[in-house]
Amino acid sequence: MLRYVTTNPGKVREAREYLGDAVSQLDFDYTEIQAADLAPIAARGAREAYRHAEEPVLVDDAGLFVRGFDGFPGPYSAYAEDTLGVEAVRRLVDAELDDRRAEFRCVLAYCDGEPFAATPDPVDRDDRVTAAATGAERDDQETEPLPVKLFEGVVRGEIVEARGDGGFGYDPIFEYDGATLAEMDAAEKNAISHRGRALEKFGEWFVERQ
Ligand SMILES: O=c1[nH]c(=O)c2ncn([C@@H]3O[C@H](COP(=O)(O)OP(=O)(O)OP(=O)(O)O)[C@@H](O)[C@H]3O)c2[nH]1
Repeated sequence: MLRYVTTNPGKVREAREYLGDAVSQLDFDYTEIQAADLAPIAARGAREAYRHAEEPVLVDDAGLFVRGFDGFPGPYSAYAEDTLGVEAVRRLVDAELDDRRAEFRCVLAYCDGEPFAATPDPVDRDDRVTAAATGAERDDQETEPLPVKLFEGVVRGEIVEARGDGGFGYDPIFEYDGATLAEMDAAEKNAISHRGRALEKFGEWFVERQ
């Protein structure tokens, strides 16, 4: 069984839509380090979660990166949602920016305690992610680093007035191709979303690994 590590049921719903019953939620609040990128946060979280669960884990770290704010709230998206709220983030964009472009990013970090093949993975073409995926970056939890494999997905859109009541988080204020993510059902959102794209890469790779 693959454990999808998150406290957010919305993420699990979307993962199960894609991966089916092969995944179940592990409601584990791993330590989120401070970093400008999602990848090191997810990688460290996957190592901590694997040590905790002792079974294969998939950590999902996501964020909304507003172009005109140099990527803010980015890795701090959950904090901004909890403190300011989604509507205040939208008003901030409205008040401060002419450029409403933003992107959602999702990094999935997989760890099962086993090393990965050293050959370049044809599915995972993002150089930065592939470099991090070797597990060569410092593991601050133990002297022997646990290998972690990373998969990234991105969707580019715009911040708009809230519409729709599906999804979760910033979905109502993020528009892609004329519709907000909250106006899409789970399958429609997965087809274009940051999480869906990362899940697709992971799914193709995971089938080969089994
Ligand atoms: O509109 C959205 N559509 C999405 O598809 C989406 N995915 C994540 N988010 C938001 O971005 C932050 C992630 O923070 P995050 O990765 O730390 O997750 P989290 O704190 O919700 O749970 P956990 O997985 O850490 O336990 C939180 O504010 C989430 O609401 C999304 N918002």
